[in-house]
Amino acid sequence: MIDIENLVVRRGEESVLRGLTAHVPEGTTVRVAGPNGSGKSTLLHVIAGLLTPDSGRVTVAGRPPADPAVRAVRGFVQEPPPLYEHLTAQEQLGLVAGVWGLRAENLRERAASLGLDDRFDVLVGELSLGQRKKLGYLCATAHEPRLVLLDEPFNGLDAAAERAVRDDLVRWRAEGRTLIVVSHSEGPLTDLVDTSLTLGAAKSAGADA
Ligand SMILES: Nc1ncnc2c1ncn2[C@@H]1O[C@H](COP(=O)(O)OP(=O)(O)OP(=O)(O)O)[C@@H](O)[C@H]1O
Repeated sequence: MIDIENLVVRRGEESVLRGLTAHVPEGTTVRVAGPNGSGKSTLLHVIAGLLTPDSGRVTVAGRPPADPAVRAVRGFVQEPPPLYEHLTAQEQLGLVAGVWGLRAENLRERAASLGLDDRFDVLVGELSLGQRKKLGYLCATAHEPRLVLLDEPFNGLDAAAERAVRDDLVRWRAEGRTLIVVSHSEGPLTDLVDTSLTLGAAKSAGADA
């Protein structure tokens, strides 16, 4: 599903990823770990096609990550979630449903399991951090993609929402979807992870690779 060869990414003065090579077969759940600043989010941004590497080769389902055909098979749960502040939660979900040709009502059940269904008429800009997180998660995964990238999906969630997200991951994994999860904490991922990818600390320019 994902092939990474000699991936190099520099950000500012820092060399963040230095020749990373990895192969993620379809249906695998990978936990990405490593210290703060080691490039976990950077790696997800590259796989999501939002950041162009300095060198190396990355393909998703055999295509470059930014290829429009890859968009439909991939969902990216970002931290912080990109949302329209001036829309209500329902309008934001409606936009996403429109993009993927989904019925917004079908997302209500998942919203309820996250405890978000009573916040539908509230402006995104007036949601709490945890509520925004839930809405961002729903938007990013509404189309139930074959590849789900998740950046710290459990941070800031209450216990019920954490269970709901974990239940999704269990189901998606059983369905053979590929999950790449950045998580400092192993706890919520117990029994879910097939393999771990641990990144090292970033180095300033000029340091050894
Ligand atoms: N937009 C940016 N511009 C410049 N440098 C950046 C940018 N985003 C991240 N970086 C730098 O890249 C390095 C890796 O950041 P990244 O967010 O990928 O790390 P991380 O492993 O996800 O960290 P954390 O565990 O704190 O979330 C950091 O040193 C950071 O300062």
